[in-house]
Amino acid sequence: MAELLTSAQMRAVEQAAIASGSSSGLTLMERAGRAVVDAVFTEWPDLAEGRHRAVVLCGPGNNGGDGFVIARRLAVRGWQVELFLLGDPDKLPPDARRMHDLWAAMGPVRGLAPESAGAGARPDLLVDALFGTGLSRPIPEAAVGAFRAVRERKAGGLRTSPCRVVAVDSPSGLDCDSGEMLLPALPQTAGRAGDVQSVAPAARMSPDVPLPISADLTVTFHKPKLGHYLGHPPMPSGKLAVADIGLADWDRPETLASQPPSAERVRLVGRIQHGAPMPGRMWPGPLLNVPGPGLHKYARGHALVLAGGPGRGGAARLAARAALRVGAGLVTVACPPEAQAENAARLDAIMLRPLADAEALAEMLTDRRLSAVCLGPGLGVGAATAALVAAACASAPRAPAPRAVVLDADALTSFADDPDALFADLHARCVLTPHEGEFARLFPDLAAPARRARGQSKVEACRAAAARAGCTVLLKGPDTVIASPGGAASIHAALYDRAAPWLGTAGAGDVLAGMIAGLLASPQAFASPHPHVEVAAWLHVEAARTFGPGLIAEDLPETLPRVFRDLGL
Ligand SMILES: NC(=O)C1=CN([C@@H]2O[C@H](COP(=O)(O)OP(=O)(O)OC[C@H]3O[C@@H](n4cnc5c(N)ncnc54)[C@H](OP(=O)(O)O)[C@@H]3O)[C@@H](O)[C@H]2O)[C@@H](O)CC1
Ligand SMILES: Nc1ncnc2c1ncn2[C@@H]1O[C@H](COP(=O)(O)OP(=O)(O)O)[C@@H](O)[C@H]1O
Ligand SMILES: [K+]
Repeated sequence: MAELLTSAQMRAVEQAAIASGSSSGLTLMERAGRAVVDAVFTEWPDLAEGRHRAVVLCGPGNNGGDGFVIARRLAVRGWQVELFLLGDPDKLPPDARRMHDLWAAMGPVRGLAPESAGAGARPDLLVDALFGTGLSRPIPEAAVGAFRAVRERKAGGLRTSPCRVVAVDSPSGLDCDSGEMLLPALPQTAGRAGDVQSVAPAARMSPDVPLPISADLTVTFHKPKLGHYLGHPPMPSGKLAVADIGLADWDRPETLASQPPSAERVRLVGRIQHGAPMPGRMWPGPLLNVPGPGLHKYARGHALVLAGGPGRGGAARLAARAALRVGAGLVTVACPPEAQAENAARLDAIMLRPLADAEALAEMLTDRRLSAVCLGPGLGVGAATAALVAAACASAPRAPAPRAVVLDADALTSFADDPDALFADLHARCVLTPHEGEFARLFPDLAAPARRARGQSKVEACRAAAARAGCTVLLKGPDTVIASPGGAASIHAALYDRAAPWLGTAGAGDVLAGMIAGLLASPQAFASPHPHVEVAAWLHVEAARTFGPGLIAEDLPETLPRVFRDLGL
């Protein structure tokens, strides 16, 4: 599984390599610049042939240093290169200063200002080397203005080719830890000139909020950073390429030993395919709930899904169908007696039982074979649901292994007035699956606006929530974050080549809750739900991508068999 790094972790790896004497900062910078040029030619082969025009925007740190390397390497190939520097060359850090001097022997270094950057014919390539992992605050207005001015240049002569934008490490303004764009408020966007605004991922969802800085291609070094995967489309990074600059030997657990525990690495959920496929053994094979030869249905577990009153059972039926399709050997829907006729008419392979109240649930859960419970979808908000949650969680210790409990939707919202009461019920085999709204009801101090104000990322917020709740938390979105007590954290990004916008459809979340319950129902499931929750998030998006446009929630469980076949199972 791939890993994502924070800016501080990346710096620690770089420092370890330099301290070892195996690489100098200058060598790394040269490799970084060369990697960007190579990636540009791979992405746009037409630029690899002939001579073209580039504008390189360099910032005051080492990201700017990479820009000088790129300018030099393009000029050596006969390109016509214009370079603009933000700030004073004498204040550049030593490696960047050295690269500045090498470039200065080949071409001019001009001061960065929108007026000068806007003059001239449209280049074939704009290199954004203004800010990378060292960004610490909203970028200067002049930087945004200059970037825009270059993009708005008119084509010279008969040229009609577009201006492609490559970002070095990150599009400037992107906070590599949180995924937010730290930009000044420009007259076009809002506020008084000089005010700052952070264009947060949620705000970026709106097509009305243009991205003043974005790239067609971003080339990052060694490993992607969290910020590349946190956010909503349109992603400012465009397409993401990761370049090897020879740091792998220095990326060891002890390199990060000096970092705070919260700096534990973040996993990027996804498949890495190499060599001949061994479907049963490769991820996600061992984490699935698949039938073994000669095993009966109980060996795959029995999931119980609680449903709401008459006319409100659809969400639970979706969850139940997903639990069954994902692998639970048996699934039972339990609903209020008055909703039994409705559910009976809609369920076949899924069993049905009446359930009057929390007391009846506690009694039902004395059946130790019920290995997972899913509740919340369509259940209704209020004290009755809160009591069901308490009964579901309290029953866990009596089962042979702690019973998995998946809490979604109304099971979460029922505790909006007293989240601590919920946390008191939870145990380590519980999973909470809130969307941002539900998350805000339980963890107001960690909700999107609060964490943005503090500069805290969705990963940090989800980690803090998991620690407080004492169980695994999956915080939904195109950038789904999963965190567990102890600091384990993962991002499942339905972004870039895994985009699945069709998942934004009613009931998709109910299906996800059911998938998690169906995987955790397996008596072979690990004690920690975390790895199974990762798999559920992946299967959910994989099913959406396999089905494609036109998807509705009902299609997700029905597409799972195809996903499993494609996995080679
Ligand atoms: N790590 C590695 O292994 C490798 C890293 N490499 C490259 O180095 C990059 C990181 O370099 P970096 O640390 O110098 O930071 P960078 O992004 O250039 O910006 C920091 C500079 O900007 C300033 N500054 C910050 N915010 C500001 C603002 N809003 N407005 C104005 N100024 C602001 C800040 O100064 P401050 O005022 O905060 O002291 C500082 O001067 C990385 O992204 C990659 O491209 C590769 O060469 C090789 C391998
Ligand atoms: N644009 C998107 N790209 C990828 N996944 C998305 C997108 N929009 C929503 N999702 C996913 O769809 C699901 C929606 O869940 P939720 O908000 O609970 O909806 P519902 O309550 O209707 O089931 C979540 O898993 C979320 O991550
Ligand atoms: K950059």
